[in-house]
Amino acid sequence: MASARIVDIRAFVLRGGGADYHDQSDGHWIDDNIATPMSRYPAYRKSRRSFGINALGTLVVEVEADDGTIGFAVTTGGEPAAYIVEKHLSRFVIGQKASDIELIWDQMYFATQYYGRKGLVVNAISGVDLALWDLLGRLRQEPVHAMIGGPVRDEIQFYATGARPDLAKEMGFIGGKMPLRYAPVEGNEGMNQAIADLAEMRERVGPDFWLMLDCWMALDLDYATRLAHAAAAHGLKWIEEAISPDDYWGYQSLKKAVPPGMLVTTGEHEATRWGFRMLLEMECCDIIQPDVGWCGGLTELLKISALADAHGKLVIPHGSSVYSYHFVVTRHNSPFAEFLMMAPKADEVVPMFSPQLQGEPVPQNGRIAASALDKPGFGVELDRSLDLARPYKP
Ligand SMILES: C[C@H](O)[C@H](O)[C@@H](O)[C@@H](O)C(=O)O
Ligand SMILES: [Mg+2]
Repeated sequence: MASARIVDIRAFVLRGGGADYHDQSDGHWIDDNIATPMSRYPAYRKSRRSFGINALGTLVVEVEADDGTIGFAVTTGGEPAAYIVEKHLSRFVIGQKASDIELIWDQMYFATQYYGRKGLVVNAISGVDLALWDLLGRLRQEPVHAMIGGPVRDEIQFYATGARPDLAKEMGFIGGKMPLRYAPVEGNEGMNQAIADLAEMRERVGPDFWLMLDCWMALDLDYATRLAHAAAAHGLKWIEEAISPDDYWGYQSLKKAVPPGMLVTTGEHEATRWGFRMLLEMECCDIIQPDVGWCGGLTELLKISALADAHGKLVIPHGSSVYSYHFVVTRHNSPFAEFLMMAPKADEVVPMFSPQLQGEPVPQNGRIAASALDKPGFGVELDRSLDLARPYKP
C-alpha cells in the first residue's frame, strides 16, 4: 500500500434523498412550511423544494488506486459538482500517491480559489477529500477514525433533528431540534404560534430534555433576539442559524443579545478554516456546526476543529452520517453529534443517507458505539443498484 497511486477518479450523480437529504417527496416533515430566507415570497413559502433546496442532488465521488481498490464518498452537489470534479479537480488527483491527501487538498483549493472558496466548489472538494480518506482506509485496512487519532470515548451520543422531539426522547436521543415554521413575514402572530408550539413540546418532553430551534437563515437580528427571549421561558437550549451566514456582525450582536444560558449556533453553510476563523474570532456563536461534506472535507474539518478547540468552542458537525461520526468520536470538543430523522414523520430511525449507503450505522437508544465504526475507511458501501449516472465521463 505505501506507494499506491491513484489511477482514476469518477463523479456520479444520484437523485432521491441520500446525501441531498432535502430531496424528498411530499408529506415529509423536512419540507413542511419551514421558515427560510425565501419565506417572504408567497410562491416559495410552503415548500423549500419549490425554490430548489433539492436542485443539486447527490454527488458521488469514486477514486481508484492502481491495485484496484476503490474509495468513495457522497455529498450534495449533483451535476455541477460532478463537472468540477471531472473537468478541474481530477488533474490534482490522478497520478498522486493515495496518502498525499494534504497535497491534493491544497492544490484543489487554491486552483479553484478564483471561483470557489465556499458553496458548491468546496462541496466538490469535500467529496473528493472524503473519497480519498475512504480509499486510504481501505488500502491500510483501517477505519478513518484510527487514522486521525482514534476514539476518545466508547460511544457517540446523538440529538435528533426532526418534527417530533417527543418521539426522539422515547428513542433515547439526548435532545430534539425542531425546524422553525414561522418567519418574520408572519409577524408577531407567527412568533406567538412558534412559541406556543415550543411550549407544547416542552410540556410533552418534560423540563430536562434538550429542545432547540433551527431557523435555517430565515430571520433578522431583531426577530431572532425577540424569539430567543420568548423561547427562554420554555428552556430553549440553542437557537440555530438564525440569520444569514454572511452576517458575522449580526451573529456577534445576537450572541450578546440572547438570554443568559441560551446558546447561539451556526456554521453548516460556512466553509474552510478561514470562514470558521471569522465565526470564532468575531465571537459569533457558542457551537460551530460545519458539514464535513460542505466545509472542505475531513482534511479541512480537522483544521477547523483545532481552531475551535483553541477558542474553547464545541464542534458539533451538521448531520452528515458516517463522514462526521468518524470525526466526532476522535475529538474531545465534539461530545455529541446530530442525527437527522429522515423518516417522513420523524417517527422511526432510518439511515440518514438512505438509500445510498449500505451498512450505514444508525443510533440505537440514541447512541452509536465506537466499535460499530471499526471497518476500513468510512465502513460503508455504495448501493450500486441505484441509478448512478456519470454525466462528464471523459
Ligand atoms: C431542519 C433544518 O431545517 C434543515 O433541514 C437541516 O438540514 C439542518 O439545518 C440541520 O441542522 O439539520
Ligand atoms: Mg441547521
